[in-house]
Amino acid sequence: MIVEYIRYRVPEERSADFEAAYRRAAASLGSAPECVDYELTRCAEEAGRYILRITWTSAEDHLEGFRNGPNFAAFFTEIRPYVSDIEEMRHYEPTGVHGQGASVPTLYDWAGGAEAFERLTEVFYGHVLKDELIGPLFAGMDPRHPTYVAIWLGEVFGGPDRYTRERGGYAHMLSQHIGRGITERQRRRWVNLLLDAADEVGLPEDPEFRAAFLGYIEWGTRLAFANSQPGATPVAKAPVPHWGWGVAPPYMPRG
Ligand code: HEM
Repeated sequence: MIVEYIRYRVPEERSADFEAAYRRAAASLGSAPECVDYELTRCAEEAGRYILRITWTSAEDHLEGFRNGPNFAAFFTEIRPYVSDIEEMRHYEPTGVHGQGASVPTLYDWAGGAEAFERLTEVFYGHVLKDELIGPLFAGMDPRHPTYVAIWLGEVFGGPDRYTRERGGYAHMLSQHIGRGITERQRRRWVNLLLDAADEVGLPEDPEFRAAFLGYIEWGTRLAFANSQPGATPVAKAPVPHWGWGVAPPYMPRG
């Protein structure tokens, strides 16, 4: 992935036309498979300054794929009158320094933090141990297993990285599932009992939280299922995954 920045300085009397042209040109970017995303921003301090950011799948995809492809002609027709207003047009590579601020709460905080996940896994494994289908899989489990899974879930949902620091991270979690031959019925029972426990301990019931929570649980259990099959060759090393709100961010009334 590569990020192209184009800095414009457009005389004030042409800036409304400039923005309108880019609104039309955006359709070509939206149809281009080489384009990941784009945004045109206007300087708040000095009228007429703009920065267009376009993330491309690669510089080559931009320069060869997009420029020689079917979307370029319509794009260029719109923006051609502003080419002479460009001050800088370059590709920038990601440095790895990126992240999010705290304006949106994590799923971990929204759920109620460490205690909420502790309560969840305590009640959940209480049910699991009594279950005829999956209880036997956990008959010999470490008594601290519910706590370990709670700190795993906490880290996944944006809480402290305790599973990584204290329990061996992804590699250890993976090693616990390998070779277990989990069946689809067992996987689904695990999901059902966890959702029952979520209701019982009063995890937030808002649609946004539950959609994100269940999204991870579906993903995670399907991976656990796949990784547990005979002959599976899962990725051996990876960070603990981080799960966010996805397409439905938390509902927060303003005011
Ligand atoms: C999102 C899905 C899942 C998550 C987050 C998860 C999490 C974990 C974690 C963190 C461990 C290691 C605990 C430790 O540090 O010792 C573990 C172990 C284990 N998991 Fe899962 N798991 C998932 C799905 C499943 C499913 C679907 C099954 C089977 C139906 C399963 C069966 C087991 C078993 C049997 C162990 C070993 C327990 C022991 O003997 O201590 N897991 N799981």
